[in-house]
Formats: sequence, structure tokens, C-alpha cells
Amino acid sequence: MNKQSFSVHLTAVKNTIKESEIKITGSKSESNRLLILQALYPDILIENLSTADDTIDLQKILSTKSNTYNVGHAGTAMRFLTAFFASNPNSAEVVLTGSKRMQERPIKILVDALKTLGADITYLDKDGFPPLKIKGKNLLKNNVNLVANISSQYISALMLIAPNLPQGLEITLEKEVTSLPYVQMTYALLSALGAEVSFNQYQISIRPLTKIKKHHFFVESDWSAASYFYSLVALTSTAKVRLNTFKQDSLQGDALLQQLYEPLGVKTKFITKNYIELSKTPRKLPLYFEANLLETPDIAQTIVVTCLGLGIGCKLTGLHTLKIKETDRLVALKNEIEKLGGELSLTSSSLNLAPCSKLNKNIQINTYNDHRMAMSFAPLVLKTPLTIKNAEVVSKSYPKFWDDLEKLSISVKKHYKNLLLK
Ligand SMILES: O=C(O)C1=C[C@@H](OP(=O)(O)O)[C@@H](O)[C@H](O)C1
Ligand SMILES: C=C(OP(=O)(O)O)C(=O)O
Repeated sequence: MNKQSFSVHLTAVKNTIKESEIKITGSKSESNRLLILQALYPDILIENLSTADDTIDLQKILSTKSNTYNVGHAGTAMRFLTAFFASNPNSAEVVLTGSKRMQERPIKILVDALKTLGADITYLDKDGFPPLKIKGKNLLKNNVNLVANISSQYISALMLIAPNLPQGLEITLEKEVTSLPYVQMTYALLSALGAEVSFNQYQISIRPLTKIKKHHFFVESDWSAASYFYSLVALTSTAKVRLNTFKQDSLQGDALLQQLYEPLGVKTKFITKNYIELSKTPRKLPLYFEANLLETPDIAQTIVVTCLGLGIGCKLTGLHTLKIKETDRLVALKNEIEKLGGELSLTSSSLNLAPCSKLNKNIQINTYNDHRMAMSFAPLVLKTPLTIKNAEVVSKSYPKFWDDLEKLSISVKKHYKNLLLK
């Protein structure tokens, strides 16, 4: 996990990228769900698994025997493994921990729910936060209430273990469900596997499953990763980028990019069953772009930075989960946008960007251990040269990001401490 740190200096011909084709890695959300399901039902075969650190680390943990496991920055791995270890009566006592930031990301709602079902979990440091000590048990109770407005990952974590529980599971959700498409993704994967599952607004019911129906799963590529190419195309004057492997009936909420970026001048076309082509359409931009991203929180940074580059205003709501992600993303955005000359005002669940006609030059962007801070600011290179610090953070979800950017004829110069390598 100790990667060598580097910054990247980005330059490009103004408003221009080369027409190109990019193979985006598998969805980390689909991959991480399928890895947990595969650990429960070993006959599952997975194709196009994500190469994200979050997925590779989860895969290693699931295939290694140890007393202590470290998930690094991976929220899904932390939440899914807590439920997995707690419900596995054959698992020895384990300690589950993560990065310094992971130890500040709340997990109490999930731990309380698992304890209600009979789990044996203790906090090793601060109450409500990792690290956790978990002793695996047979969870015999089969109904639980869960607060649903903080992180959908708690819901998915319980759903993933449910078909393997002796009595299945009934979950009653309280408060408005946040990041709903991720719960629907979990539901869809369980149904495809053959589980008897129902999901009616606040009630989820999953029956025990012994014999799976579907064995072979192909992971669609990651729409959140595709968002950076939407931003690049929006910031060019004319461009075409082809991305694969995507599906028209995606399980990923971030496929909404196709509609969200239309008013920002990006057209999406499925040119074959699995290839999309993004192209720039000449159109009058709105003065203000507005959207509620309650269901698609991971693309908030991409969108606000696109609007900054386009010189238009932006009002995004539904962002209350951003402050408990890899960093407080609202504060991080404000700091970096203001360095560039933009003006961003925040509430605890929304942001408002004022139209900005000119960006400051040669700014160094801090990334706060957040892959999405690095990747969302990179497209601004089409407007002004800039440096992204600690650029290695992208490997959390998209290790080849900087290589793929070079395919578009963007110059990416890596600076390792005192060494200039490329
Ligand atoms: O279940 C998942 O795969 C995810 C759910 C979302 O988290 P929240 O439900 O905490 O918003 C999302 O932000 C994260 O990147 C991946
Ligand atoms: C929030 C994210 O991931 P996680 O919560 O799984 O760490 C993300 O990838 O943007």
C-alpha cells in the first residue's frame, strides 16, 4: 500500500484532444459485490474484474488467512467485510482496519444492525469507527431496522450476506435512502444469482439461497471512471472519444452521465453493443447547471469542475454524503476551486459555483488522498496548464488513468520527489 508519491504536470493544446479509444476498467462497485458473493458461493466466475486498488485489496483479503486485515481507503471493502466476517461462523477472530481516513469514516449503523442479528463486534479505538475486532458467528435472527440516509453501503453489506444466513433477512429501512442505485445494483446481482429477493421502498426481504442459478458474471466497465472523459469532451471544441465496455441496461447509477452531460455539450452514442462514443455537440450552454446528485454522489466533483472549465455556474444538491467519503469533498473542492480563481459556496449538502471567466495559471492542486480530486481536476488542462499533487491516488479506482490521458495527446510529466522520470 506504500506507493511512491509523485505529482503530474499537465499540458495540452488548448481545447484539443486526439480522437481515441479507451478501455475502462471494470466497475469497482460491481466487482466488490461479486467478490463477496464469490467468497460465499465459490462457483461464481467473474470476467472484467476491476483493477482498482479497492478491488485488488479486497480480493487479496478474501484469499489470505490472517488475524489482521487492512482495507486501506476502500469504503465498500470495509463495510462489506465487516458483515462478511461477522456472519461467518468458521472465521477466527479478526481485526479489520483501514487507513487513517477510514478510521474517521462511520460504521456504527452497520455494526449495531449486525449486533442486533447476534454478531460479536468490538471497537478497538473510537466508538463507531474502525478498527473493529470481529468474532464470526451464526447469525440466527432474521430481521433488523437500518437507518438508510448515511451510506447505502451499510444496506448493501447486509444484503450481500443475507442469502447465506440460515434464515435469510428482512431489512426495514428508516429515513430516505441515499445513493439508491447502489442498493438496486446489489438487488439486481442477488436476483441474477438466483436469490429470492424483494425490495419495496423501505422493505427488503431476502430468502436463504443454497444453489445458485447464474455462474458467469461479466462486469461492465466503470461509469464513474468514464465521467472524466465526459468532462474532457465537454471542455474541447470538437472531439470524439470511444469508451468500452458498457451496456445500455447498466446496473450503475452513474450511467446517468449520458443525460447529465447533454446540456454541457456531450452526446453519447452506443456505436456497437458495448462501445460508446462521446462527441462534442455545438450548443448554447446554460448560464447555470443544476442537478440533484443524491443518487450519483461520485460524479459531483467531475461535474462542478467541468462547469468551472466551461465558465458557467453550477448548483448541485443532494451532497450530504460527500463529507464522509475519502476526504471532506465539499471542503476540498472549495479550497482547490478558489485557488484557480473560482468562487464556491457550500452548505452541508449542496454547493454553488459562480460563473468564472478566467482561470489562474499553473496552479498546484492538492488531492487529499482522494482519487476523485485528482481525476476531476485533470480535464482543466484543456483550459490552463496545471499540476496535480500526489497523483498516485488515482489507483484507488483507476490505476491507468494517467496513461489513458496521454492517449488523448495530453502531456503528463511525472515528478517523483527530486527525480524527473517522464
Ligand atoms: O456501494 C457502492 O459500491 C458505493 C456506494 C456509494 O457510497 P454511499 O452509499 O456511502 O454514498 C458510492 O459513493 C461509493 O463510491 C460506492
Ligand atoms: C466514495 C468512494 O468509494 P468508497 O466509499 O468505497 O471508499 C468513491 O469511489 O468515490
